[in-house]
Amino acid sequence: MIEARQLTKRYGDKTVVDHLSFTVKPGEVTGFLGPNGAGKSTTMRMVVGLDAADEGSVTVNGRPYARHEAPLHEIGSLLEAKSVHPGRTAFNHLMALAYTHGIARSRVDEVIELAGLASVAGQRVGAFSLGMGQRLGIAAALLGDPAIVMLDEPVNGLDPEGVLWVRNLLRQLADEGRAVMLSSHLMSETAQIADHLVIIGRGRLLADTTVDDFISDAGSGAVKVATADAAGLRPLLVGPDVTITSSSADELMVRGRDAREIGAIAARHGVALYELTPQAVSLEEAFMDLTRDAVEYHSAQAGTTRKAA
Ligand SMILES: Nc1ncnc2c1ncn2[C@@H]1O[C@H](COP(=O)(O)OP(=O)(O)OP(=O)(O)O)[C@@H](O)[C@H]1O
Repeated sequence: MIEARQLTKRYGDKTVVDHLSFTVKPGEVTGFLGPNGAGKSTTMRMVVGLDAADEGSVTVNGRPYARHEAPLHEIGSLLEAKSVHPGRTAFNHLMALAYTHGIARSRVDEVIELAGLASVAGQRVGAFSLGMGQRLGIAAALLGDPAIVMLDEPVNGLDPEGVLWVRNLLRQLADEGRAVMLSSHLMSETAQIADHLVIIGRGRLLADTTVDDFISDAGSGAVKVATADAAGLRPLLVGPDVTITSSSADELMVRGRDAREIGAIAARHGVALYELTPQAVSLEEAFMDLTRDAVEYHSAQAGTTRKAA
């Protein structure tokens, strides 16, 4: 378990992590989301003691990281995939880490196999592609068979097969009862992997929710209805807090009634429906809505890609 309480980091007069509290629980994949510069990497660096907090605290299995005698067995992390000695082979890099914790060579072989690196284990890491570097970083994170796995942008640079591999691996690790935390700035990708979401912007907590709740809240609440008798159906659907718009003679967009209600009303009055479709807002749009005010680095088009709900 990772527990952050009022965690705060300042660089000069800029507060990059601002009284952030969240918990990463065993048996779950927690997606840690935020736009560029939101403070995700800084938070993760504080979890493993690479940056010191200015206020608040973060514990790993109940203690600050530095208080663990064999931290690789508590938490495995992938922070900077390229922070590896380029002259070392993948095997030697993992062996060097293994020596620090008395981990057996057989475990090194195991994680090399698990990460799909067997054919390149003897190659120098300096020649690795970004995707191979990510795989090596994940192998290193798993070396100590830790109860917590924390990965910063693990699918960055991976091909589709690699993305699927990470997705399945993280699911498996969580199903084994481990606490898994991964950061990303891609909502839709994270929603496919995670159970829980911690969303931040400008270092502050914006949402702490389940993926299921985030998805259902992202629904626009409108239902598209296609029928041959739009003019006849329209007055039947009217009610308090119901708004109905129409873009063509046989189509209605209804807000304030769900699809089931609309279907039942139409059936009661013998109106045939061709289509009854709840309208979803894309997850990426819902994420952009949530983080819009907290985005530090706007692109020229930011804010213009949102479809009318
Ligand atoms: N060592 C440092 N000195 C000064 N400012 C820093 C330092 N490290 C990070 N920052 C600033 O802190 C803020 C948060 O950075 P951080 O890398 O944690 O964000 P992030 O959410 O991981 O972003 P990204 O998705 O782009 O990786 C940024 O504004 C960054 O410029």
